[in-house]
Amino acid sequence: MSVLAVENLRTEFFTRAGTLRAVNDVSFTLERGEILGLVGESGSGKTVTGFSLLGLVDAPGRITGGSVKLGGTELVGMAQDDLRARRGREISMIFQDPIATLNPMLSIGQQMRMALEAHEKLSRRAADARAAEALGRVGIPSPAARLKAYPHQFSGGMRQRVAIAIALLHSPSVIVADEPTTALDVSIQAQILHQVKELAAETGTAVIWISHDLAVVSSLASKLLVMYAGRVVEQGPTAALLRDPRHPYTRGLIDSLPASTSPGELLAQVPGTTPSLLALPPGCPFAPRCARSADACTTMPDPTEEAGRSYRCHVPVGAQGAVA
Ligand SMILES: Nc1ncnc2c1ncn2[C@@H]1O[C@H](COP(=O)(O)OP(=O)(O)OP(=O)(O)O)[C@@H](O)[C@H]1O
Repeated sequence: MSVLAVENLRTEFFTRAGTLRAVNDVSFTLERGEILGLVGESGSGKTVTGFSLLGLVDAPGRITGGSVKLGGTELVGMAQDDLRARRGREISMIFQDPIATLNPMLSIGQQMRMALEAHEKLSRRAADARAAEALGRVGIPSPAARLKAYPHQFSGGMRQRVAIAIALLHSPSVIVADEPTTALDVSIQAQILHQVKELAAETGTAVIWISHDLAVVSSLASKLLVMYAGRVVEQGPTAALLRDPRHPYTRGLIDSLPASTSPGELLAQVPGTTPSLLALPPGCPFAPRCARSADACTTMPDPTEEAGRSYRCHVPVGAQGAVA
């Protein structure tokens, strides 16, 4: 059984300007220890998808349809108390800015003890041992001594490692990481990615890694989910999507990677901008930016399944039988 099975998930915000469908008919599964990359431009619905999985969407937003099964248990519609009991223990989230989740007034040890005590009864000594072990696992030197330190005494990269250690404390089955390394410099980012990959393999924790940066997620994730305007437009094994994308938007993201560009050449960009989710064109939301757009694109394409991958496009790139 998949650790997480998401089916036709829909999350909407009911704003004064109208109803905004931030997550629209999103379906995917996640296996034990798997790292899934969720990629797409700003505003495509990645963060709201992450929040929806943890039941963290607040008014004026709410989940209006679909299913999120964690280890076979339905989370959509679950009472807040029950959800709270699962958050942190079975599914947890890491944010871009660890300062937002770490309390500046408490030492790291105190915060880790509190996180442990929220779900388990254990002595202070046992809690400290668990906390130090968790810090050690994410590559923090002298972890037992560092328990006494406060968040400001850590560098940005170390703070993010602490946040990852806290998220891993209960060995949850799923961690949702929302751009956790975006603010860090490239070498620190690479170290953290490497460590997360090792931890996922060791502990069996599955990870959903959210990023706007295809280069980052594709170095980490074995499976990719490409989002555009609230929808998953393409998903499948990372290698297959990079080598042979079907959706023109995925193709555009690949073409704008630095590795696809010669030195001195300007980075290509997907032309145009993300549409407002309040005023989506009828049919395929990418059509106004798409060089392959055709008459058929005025209707929303259903997902086409193909050997372990799927995409929503009437005029896919390079698919058998399609216009090349
Ligand atoms: N509290 C809210 N009220 C109204 N609309 C919201 C709210 N939160 C998010 N949205 C809208 O939902 C859509 C998806 O936003 P989301 O943050 O998930 O995008 P994203 O892909 O994560 O982008 P980014 O990389 O910029 O975080 C956006 O149009 C956003 O304006």
